[in-house]
Amino acid sequence: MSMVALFAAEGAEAQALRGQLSLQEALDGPWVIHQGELGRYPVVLIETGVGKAAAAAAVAYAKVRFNPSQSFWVGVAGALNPDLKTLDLILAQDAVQYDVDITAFGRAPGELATGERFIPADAGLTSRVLRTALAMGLPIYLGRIASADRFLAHRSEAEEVRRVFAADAVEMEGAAALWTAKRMGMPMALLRAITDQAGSEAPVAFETFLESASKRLAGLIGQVLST
Ligand SMILES: C[C@H]1O[C@@H](n2cnc3c(N)ncnc32)[C@H](O)[C@@H]1O
Repeated sequence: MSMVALFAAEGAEAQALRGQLSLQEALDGPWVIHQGELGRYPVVLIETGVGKAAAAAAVAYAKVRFNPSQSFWVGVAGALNPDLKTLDLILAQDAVQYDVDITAFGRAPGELATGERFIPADAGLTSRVLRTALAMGLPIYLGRIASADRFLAHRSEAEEVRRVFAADAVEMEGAAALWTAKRMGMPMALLRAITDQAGSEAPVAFETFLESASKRLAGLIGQVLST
């Protein structure tokens, strides 16, 4: 059976996913990597570290080293859409690097030099995650994720990101991960659980809900790979 890659930025997110792996073994490499089995698949789990550069580098490394035929980026996020509540799941239809700014040359905010702006997730994997979550009765939304090298903890800025990009949630890796995966021909879905509302409460809420959000994400991914 073909290899599946799972990516998570933080220790808590990766730890919850590790709880799903059987026959696991730590591998050497420039990231914390565990190999094991999950459901019907051989799996590699890469703890990438936080931020867009770490995300992009880890995705490229994993593609070259393991050549996975499918991949899932899993983690937590702040809500921009007021309909999203704590621990709700947000599945990316697409994602944008909202801190990319070459508007001085007449480009749209978030538009890359390549002309790409809203980077699509893999449609097949995305609908598989959506179907499984709905069958499990989990609260899940399909939408747009905005990523930047910044922990967003100001409500006015959060509203601005929502206004400019029509994004539903904010985090620090997804758009860079999807862009790299797409460029390298590796199908990827991007799944997040809400820990905070990207306002002044965000640092405390993030700490409070990181573990429960990570467990919900890991449970869903376990089910996706088992059905
Ligand atoms: C802080 C870690 O959690 C995610 N994350 C969770 N909440 C937010 C927020 N409000 N702003 C930015 N990133 C967030 C990021 O992706 C990063 O990995």
